[in-house]
Amino acid sequence: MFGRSRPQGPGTAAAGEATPPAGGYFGGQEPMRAFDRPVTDAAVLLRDVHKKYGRGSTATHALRGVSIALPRGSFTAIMGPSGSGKSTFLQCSAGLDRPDSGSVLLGDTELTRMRENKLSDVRLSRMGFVFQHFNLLPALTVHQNVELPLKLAGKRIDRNKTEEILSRVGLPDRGHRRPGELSGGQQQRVAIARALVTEPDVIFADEPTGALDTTTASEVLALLREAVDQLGSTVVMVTHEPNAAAWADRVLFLVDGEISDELTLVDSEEIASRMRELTRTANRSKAAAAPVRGRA
Ligand SMILES: Nc1ncnc2c1ncn2[C@@H]1O[C@H](COP(=O)(O)OP(=O)(O)OP(=O)(O)O)[C@@H](O)[C@H]1O
Repeated sequence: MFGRSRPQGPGTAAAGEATPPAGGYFGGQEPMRAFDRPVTDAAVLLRDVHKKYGRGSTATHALRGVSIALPRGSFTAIMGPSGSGKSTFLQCSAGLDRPDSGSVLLGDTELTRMRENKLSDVRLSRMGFVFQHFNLLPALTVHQNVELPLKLAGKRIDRNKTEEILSRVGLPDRGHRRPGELSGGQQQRVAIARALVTEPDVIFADEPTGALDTTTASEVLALLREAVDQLGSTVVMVTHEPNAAAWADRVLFLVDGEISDELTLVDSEEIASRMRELTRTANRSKAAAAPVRGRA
């Protein structure tokens, strides 16, 4: 781990649940909170981003004019009902998909009009990725998986540094193993080590705990939290789970391609309750908009 274990405190969740204490992290010694920082300090900035799939009457508006600044050194969770645009938000933010209009900046770097090969370099050297199903290469050792982004970016590989990162994520002496010899939680730790190895500007995590049990999920979320608090990383995480979102500084709620709400430093019960409200409202709007069948 990063030298400190997950802070204990008067959290509202049951023991073992992936929820931080209500009183804040590390005994209230955290640095200036992400949402207090000026917008100019954004690690990721989206300006009026629109993304549509398909054409004409069958087109789906996945993002409808999203504008948001994600500050450096912050942990943001993206939530919303199924189909609300969460994955599209993550993909456009990470330059994996291109918006139809609007702009996406990584720090001062405009991604929207960048050529694909340059974009690929930026992703390799300045972004880290953590996925639900780990996405490790089974034929490579843990060392090789962690070092892969450096190798692909043509950067120098320092085995001592790889070992140091593996120790930080709680996996010392596992570097010679293959992913198939590790548990799901251990594989996700390797994926986090791989995401950290380039010291990226932003780590994008897509349902990083979706395939893990509650306790293991909690350990993985603690690692992401510690990366933010102790290494100054910026984490953007899509999740369906209020317990996971409660580890973030800020939770953004997407509904029908728009950011409809946000909460800061809240517990999982408040997040779950806001999600229920938003889902009810979204379902009512859909029902009202649907054509009435079977009536003359
Ligand atoms: N490649 C695509 N082609 C057509 N429609 C798409 C494509 N990708 C996403 N969509 C549509 O865009 C909308 C937003 O999708 P997106 O996957 O971003 O939502 P989501 O909130 O991540 O959903 P979920 O929680 O179910 O994963 C959905 O209506 C989806 O069907």
